[in-house]
This record gives sequence, structure tokens and C-alpha cells, in this order.
Amino acid sequence: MTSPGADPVRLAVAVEAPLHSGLHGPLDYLSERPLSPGALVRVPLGRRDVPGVVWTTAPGDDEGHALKAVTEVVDALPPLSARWCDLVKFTSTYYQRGLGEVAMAVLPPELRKLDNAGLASRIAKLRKAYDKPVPAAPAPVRPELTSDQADALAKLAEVNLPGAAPVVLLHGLTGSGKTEVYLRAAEAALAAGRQVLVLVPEINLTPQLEARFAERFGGGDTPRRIVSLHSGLTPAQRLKNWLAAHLGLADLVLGTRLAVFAPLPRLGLIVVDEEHDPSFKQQEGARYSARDLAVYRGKLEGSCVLLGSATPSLESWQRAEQGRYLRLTLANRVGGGVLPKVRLADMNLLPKVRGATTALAPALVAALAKRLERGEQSLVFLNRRGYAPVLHCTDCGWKSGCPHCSAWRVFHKGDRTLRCHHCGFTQPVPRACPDCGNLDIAPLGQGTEKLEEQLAAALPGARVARIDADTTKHKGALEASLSAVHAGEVDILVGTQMVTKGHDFRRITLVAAVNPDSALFSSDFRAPERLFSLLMQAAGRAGRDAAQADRSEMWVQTWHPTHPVYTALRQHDFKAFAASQLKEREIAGLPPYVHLALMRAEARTPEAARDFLQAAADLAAELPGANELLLYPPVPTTIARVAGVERMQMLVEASSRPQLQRVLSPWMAALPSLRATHKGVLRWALDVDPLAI
Ligand SMILES: Nc1ncnc2c1ncn2[C@@H]1O[C@H](COP(=O)(O)OP(=O)(O)OP(=O)(O)O)[C@@H](O)[C@H]1O
Ligand SMILES: [Zn+2]
Repeated sequence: MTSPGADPVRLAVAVEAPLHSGLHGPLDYLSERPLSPGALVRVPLGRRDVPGVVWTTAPGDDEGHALKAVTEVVDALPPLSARWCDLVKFTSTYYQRGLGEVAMAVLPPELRKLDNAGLASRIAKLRKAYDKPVPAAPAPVRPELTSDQADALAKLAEVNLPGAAPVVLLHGLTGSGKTEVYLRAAEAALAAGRQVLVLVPEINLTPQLEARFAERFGGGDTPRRIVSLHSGLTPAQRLKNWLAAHLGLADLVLGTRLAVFAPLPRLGLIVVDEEHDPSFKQQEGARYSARDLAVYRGKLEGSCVLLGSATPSLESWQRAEQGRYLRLTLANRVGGGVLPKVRLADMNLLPKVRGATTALAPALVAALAKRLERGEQSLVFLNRRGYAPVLHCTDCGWKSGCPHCSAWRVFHKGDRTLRCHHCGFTQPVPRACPDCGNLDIAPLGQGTEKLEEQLAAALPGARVARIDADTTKHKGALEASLSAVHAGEVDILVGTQMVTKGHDFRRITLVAAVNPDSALFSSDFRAPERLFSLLMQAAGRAGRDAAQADRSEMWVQTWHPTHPVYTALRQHDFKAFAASQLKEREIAGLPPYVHLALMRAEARTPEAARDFLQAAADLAAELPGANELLLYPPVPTTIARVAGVERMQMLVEASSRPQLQRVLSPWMAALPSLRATHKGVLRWALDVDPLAI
């Protein structure tokens, strides 16, 4: 294509422009030779050289001479596909962030740093590694499908025709064998020469899933190559795995939300496991939902999208009800085991003494003791790490607040510190009350450290282990703890919600939630949905071995035993729960019946944040289509002050996505004009389809 002396070409290049610079689209540059859209280049921007992706090309025109030239063409990398560019473009438009910002944020950081020669050598090395034959491994033994699985797969095959790109919601009880359905669907796609993308909500679920996929596809006559993509990889690993996907060397890509952007030239199937999980939503920059983008990507690529969950999101459930998604159901546990019996420990019946709020119900302790006697395992969870959420002075009432945040600092007994879980501010625990000098300062409430201590005291001899963010900071710690549980070296596992999802524990017959009530009274309309799915997931960790299922139990310590969430939980009735929640949402005018965006502003004072949002609302009101929107008054966020910054938010509502989108982009474009008159505002950000309100 290159002919020396040919006229330069004009390129639009997606580069990461500084935030609020108003530069949202691609920028124009000149190139001496034609380049394909999707090619990686380096271009000058201000005083720096930055990476960029060629977006469109046009013949050079008269203004051409004013444009800067591309510094380097990184042509060792095959151009990103048009479909990949479409996905990035959609993300940028829908979530209202700069095109280049999104494009650069979803590429591996290492890729942005390397020059052409550096990248060429990485690629050569990678190809060489992939040229080596995979060490021989025996062909896997596939289990015989349960009749639910066989039915689901037969229906899937019926709709998954070339070009049909169906979206399928696999609603399967915990332990019903959803993974086997993913494996078989993947097998079919792989056999057709396609690549498969599997998304999971949490990094800590990737190793076990990777092991299952490797076991199934890593051996036999046509061993497949599997790579993972998540933020826990080193930059070099992440680049390597990303390249393997992009070059078509890897057949299967398993990853967390960022993997939805993995370039896959032969993509044939996207699986989203635990599709309801809030972790699929990115919480900074472009606040995308990887689940929603997976659905969009399926349409773009003509691939089937398989969403799986025991407790689907109400958004997906509603679409299945409307017939827009095909629903497949696994209604029975593998091996015919029953779901655990739900027992509510009514905390109102305990004597009202000091400490009653953090006590373990005697009936629960007895049930745990029975497990110990029988050599079975239990899992006790509490969504709060540390020893106690707050320390207080019994004399003057001082509490361990964070000086920088509107939050308490958590007491960590292990290292005797007070730590703010919002800004990280940490200090040693004071000897005496800082206000009155009283020596009697005591913990209030309970975290996983305390729970671990209580269980050890109540059940002498029991081997208690704790898994939470504090015990798993070091690489390999989580894997080690989990394998100890699997090996039967632990009697009682204490943890945060980290341990309640996905794990295929075979020996647990009792799961207990010791303090889930707080979620019942949250102002967030999604709180009941979240709690229900969390408890269903947690319950699903018990009795996974059919032989023990009939004596498995899920305990909930509660002060509100008649709450509808618990009633539905007792019946394990997701359908009824979903129907009643959807009805409520419809009446109250909440998602999925309306569409929301949340504008957040941060400032040094709450007034500055509020004034900015007020002015932003006035701007919005002027825009075409504004009469279709409902703008709510600004309110402080749940934790209003973090690290000395005040945060306010304003909700925007519309009855359809297009109505919302029509106003959002001119609105975002107009906001920088408020800077001059609102100097106190530090930053603002829009969250489209926010999860937590
Ligand atoms: N057809 C089958 N025959 C025998 N065992 C099976 C079959 N399908 C799945 N299993 C086994 O049943 C167990 C539960 O399956 P799996 O972990 O896929 O359930 P799940 O539906 O994903 O559950 P959860 O939602 O709780 O994670 C696993 O140990 C799996 O190996
Ligand atoms: Zn703080």
C-alpha cells in the first residue's frame, strides 16, 4: 500500500484527552501512508507522545498542513477489529465518556507503553510459545448430563443458529450444574472453530473456573488454549493474555468485567456467570455494566450470549418475561439433593442484656456443635471486616470517627489499629478516650474478627478459619485458605460475602448469616434484591453433596423474622420474589420500568457541590428533550464526606433509554462551561444505569 511520495492521509485518532478538556471525539493527525482503522499509533498531544487508535481515515485536505504527524505506527499489532471499535464507541456514547479515554482504559496498560519493536518481540515470543505442542493430557471424562441440563442444551442448540445471536438467561438453582451447561455450550462453539469469552464477577472465582475449563478442554486430541484476564495479573501477564486473545491464539478467555473488551477475532459465545452480580458494574471512569455490554457485544458479533444465575437481576428477569431473552431453567440440584432448610433465629427472643445485638443465638451454636460432632463443615458470614465497626467511650460517648470522612473508623484487633475503610486513614488504638481520658473504651458491634473469636469461644476445639479482604491480602493466601477448607482442615469458615458466591464446597452442611438485617432498611431500592440474592447464593454453598443435602441448613439471625425477603428465602422462591419486586418497582416507577442516571459532584464544601448540581440542572432544563426528564433535587451521597471531599448527587429519570440519552450528551458537553462560575467544584461524573442509589 505504501508508495513513497504519496500524499499524506488524514486520520482521526482516538487518544486519551485530559478530563474535562472538552475533547471527546478522536483528534485529527496526518500519516504518510494509509493506515487501517483500529491500528495502534503514537501521536503528539500537547508536549507528550501518547498512544492512540486510528478511528477513521480520510484523504488529506487543504487544512492538512496544520495537522501534526503521527509519531509512530505500531504495526506489529494487527489492527483492532471494526466490531471492537464499535463496542468502544458504544461504551463511550452510552456511558458519556471520551472515546479515547475508553479506548485507552480498556487496552492493557503495558500495550500503551511499548514501542513497535518492543511489541514485535513480545509477539514473536508469544507465537513461539504457542507453536510448542501442549503437553499431552488425557481426554476429559464428561459427566452424563442431568435431564435439566440436556433439555436446556437442546433448547439452546435450537435457537443458537448462525447469525441469530440469541440472548439466553440460564436460571438455575445453586448447585444445579450451570457450569456444565457453560462447558457444553463452549465445547460446541470451540468445535465450530470459534473463541469463547466467559465473564465472572470476582477475581477470586477465576482460578477455580480456569481449573474447570482447563480440566475439560486442556487435554485430549484437540487441546484448547485458555487464558485469563483480570486486574490481579502482572502487567506483563495481562498483555500476554490479551495478545493471545487478539491474535486468535487463545481459544477461551476467562475474566472479570474488563475482559468484556478482549479483542476476539473468532468470538462465538459469551458467558456471563452470576449475571446479577454488582461487580460487573465498573465504579469509576466509564461506569459500564460488563453484563449489559456483553449483551450488546453479542449483537455486534453475531454471538450467542448466555447469562447465568440462580437469582437473575430483575432487569434480565423482566426481559425474559417479555420474551426478549430466552429463559432456560435448571430446576433441580445435581444428584437430586434438596436446598437447605432455612431457619430464622429470632433475636427478639434473646434476653435484652448488653451485647445481645452481637450475640450468637444459642440455637445456632447448638446447630454448629452438631456439625462439629458429625465432622461436617459450616460457613458463617458477616458482611463487615475488622473486629468492630466502631470504638466508643463508655463515659463521654466519644466514637472512633474518621477525621476525613463521614464514617466511623473500624477497630482491627489483630494489629490494634483504627482504620477508615473509605480513605484508609489508620492510627494505633488510643489507650484512653481522646476526649475525656477514660480508660474504658469498648468496641461496638461486630466484624468478622470478632465473630471468629466468638465462634472459637463458643465451640472449643473447633478449627475456625477466616477469609476476608484482610486475611487474603497476600498472593496465594486465598487459594491456600480455600484449599484447606476443601481438604477438610477447617470446621467453621468465617467470612465476608467473598466466600458466599460460586464456590463448590462439598462438605458444608450449614451456612449462617449472623447480621443481615441492616440491608432491609437501606434507602437503596435495590437493597432487598441484593440481600435476597446474597442469601440465596450463600444458602447455595450448603448441601452441595446430594448425600448430605437433606440435613443442610441456612440460618439467618434476624430481628425481623417476618420480613418478606426472609419469607421468600424460606421458600427458595426466586420467581415469586422477583414478581413481587417487579410489581413494586412498577408501581413506584423504578428501574427496570424507568431509566436512571446519577450525576455526582465533589467539592470542598457541600454548598459548592449542591450549587454546581443546581446549575447543572438549570442547564439541562434548557436542552431539547428536557421536558421528558425528571430531575430530582441534589442530595448528599450515603457517605457524604470521603478524604475531606464533600459529595452530592442528583438523580435524572426518563421513561426510556433514548429519551435519557438524547439529553445526556449535550448536557455533558455543556457542563465544563460551569467551571468558571463554580470554582469550588473539584469534579463531576455521570453514572448511567447506576446500581447503588
Ligand atoms: N451432569 C452432571 N453429573 C454429575 N455431576 C455434575 C453434573 N453437572 C454438574 N455436576 C457437579 O455438580 C456440582 C454443582 O455444579 P455447578 O458448580 O456447576 O453448579 P452451579 O449451578 O454453577 O451452582 P452455583 O450457582 O451454586 O455456583 C459440581 O460439583 C459439578 O461438578
Ligand atoms: Zn476516612
